[in-house]
Amino acid sequence: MWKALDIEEWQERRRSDLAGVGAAVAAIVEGVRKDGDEALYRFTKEFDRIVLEDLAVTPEEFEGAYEEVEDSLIESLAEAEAHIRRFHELQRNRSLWLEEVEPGVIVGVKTTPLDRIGAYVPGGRAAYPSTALMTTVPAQVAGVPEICVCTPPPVHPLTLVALDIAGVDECYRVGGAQAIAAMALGTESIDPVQKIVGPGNVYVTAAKMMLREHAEIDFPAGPSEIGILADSTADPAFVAADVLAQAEHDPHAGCVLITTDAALPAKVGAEIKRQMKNAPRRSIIEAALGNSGYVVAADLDEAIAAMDYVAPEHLSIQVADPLSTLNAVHNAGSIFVGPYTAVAFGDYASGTNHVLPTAGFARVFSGLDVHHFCKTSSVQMIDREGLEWLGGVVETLATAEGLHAHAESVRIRRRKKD
Ligand SMILES: NC(=O)c1ccc[n+]([C@@H]2O[C@H](COP(=O)([O-])OP(=O)(O)OC[C@H]3O[C@@H](n4cnc5c(N)ncnc54)[C@H](O)[C@@H]3O)[C@@H](O)[C@H]2O)c1
Ligand SMILES: N[C@H](CO)Cc1c[nH]c[nH+]1
Ligand SMILES: [Zn+2]
Repeated sequence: MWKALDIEEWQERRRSDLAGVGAAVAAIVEGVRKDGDEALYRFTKEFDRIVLEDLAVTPEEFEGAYEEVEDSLIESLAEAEAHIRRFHELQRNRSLWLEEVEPGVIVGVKTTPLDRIGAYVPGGRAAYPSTALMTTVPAQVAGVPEICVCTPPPVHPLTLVALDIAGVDECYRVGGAQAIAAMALGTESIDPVQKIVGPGNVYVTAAKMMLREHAEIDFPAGPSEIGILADSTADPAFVAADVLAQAEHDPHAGCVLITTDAALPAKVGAEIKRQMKNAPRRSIIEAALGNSGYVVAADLDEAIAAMDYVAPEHLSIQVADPLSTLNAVHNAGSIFVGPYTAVAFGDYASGTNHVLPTAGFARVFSGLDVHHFCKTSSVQMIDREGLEWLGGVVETLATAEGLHAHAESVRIRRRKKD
């Protein structure tokens, strides 16, 4: 189960998991395009085995959810929400900045939130109130006025409490590829959104990628992953615990240990065995361990290069000098530095976002943040003085490109007497 890996083969398999569900997802998308709400009821019956009476969660249900949740849970959620909000407020751009770079030439950037976004909150094999916070709080910090949430039924009361704490009240009980299709294409009950964010299983992730021409997406955020860079100073029990934490999400989850210590993998393997004995989600973990294993590298540079190739969703650094290694790595969704920084801190409460690119996409995408919910417009403002300073350059370049009207649009202004 816990075995040496060929890293290239492993990476290839993670991509093909997504491609493997393409045909099934295309059929679901087509169903929603054709039949709207009726298809959402039909697919929910087929895949979630639930006969829905309606799609939208009512205000009474939001209110009633508090009755079903312990006070200590509500307090923990509220604390996590505050930490997530604080971290994301640090990312917020000024809504407008303008700078005079030369006399009469002002340039700047105006940042505008999107009008309506869709947040997918997973809920198949576990409830994810934490993801309700991770997807909606940054959207709110960005200033998005309409936030639409879809999550599979039965919707856990804690998810509703999380949404309520975040200040979101539009929620539909629909999951999987059908939820993504509904938000991208719109149905009788669900208005289409401009952009869909949030993680999910292979069906959800494949649907997001397929529907990009209708709604922009954050990035592929599929089944969870962890990459661990470790040397002989790493505690095998900590490494094993972090592996199991991500493995318990999904049979498609994947965990990779890359180490300079040839003796470490066996110790971690023994710890995994010991710690998973009484794991409540043992069958999911066993399946995920089938997609997991280790690589022994000749030295730390080789280990870091291999991890950069993997570009894991979560990177845990458990080596003697973790800050130097932090400096050296390039590709990871979120980085957990040092032995005490369990990945679970980022999953729930340090405030960083746990919606992160998987399957090697951390090479090109960043994890979810406030900027995903905004667009920017560059701004320039040129007065008479700036016109004289810069006008000649524009006329020269436009003429060289043979674009006479461009040159003339400046010349006409320069000729005008005030
Ligand atoms: N990358 C990230 O940022 C991140 C963050 C949190 C969670 N996750 C991942 O999110 C995922 C959550 O997965 P989940 O399954 O628990 O919930 P989910 O909500 O993603 O998926 C459940 C839905 O899948 C659909 N489905 C199930 N079987 C199907 C089938 N055979 N055909 C078509 N549709 C089917 C159902 O409609 C169901 O509603 C996990 O993989 C977890 O690791 C990733
Ligand atoms: N590890 C997940 C991201 O892959 C996020 C999460 C939510 N709850 C627990 N963990
Ligand atoms: Zn997790």
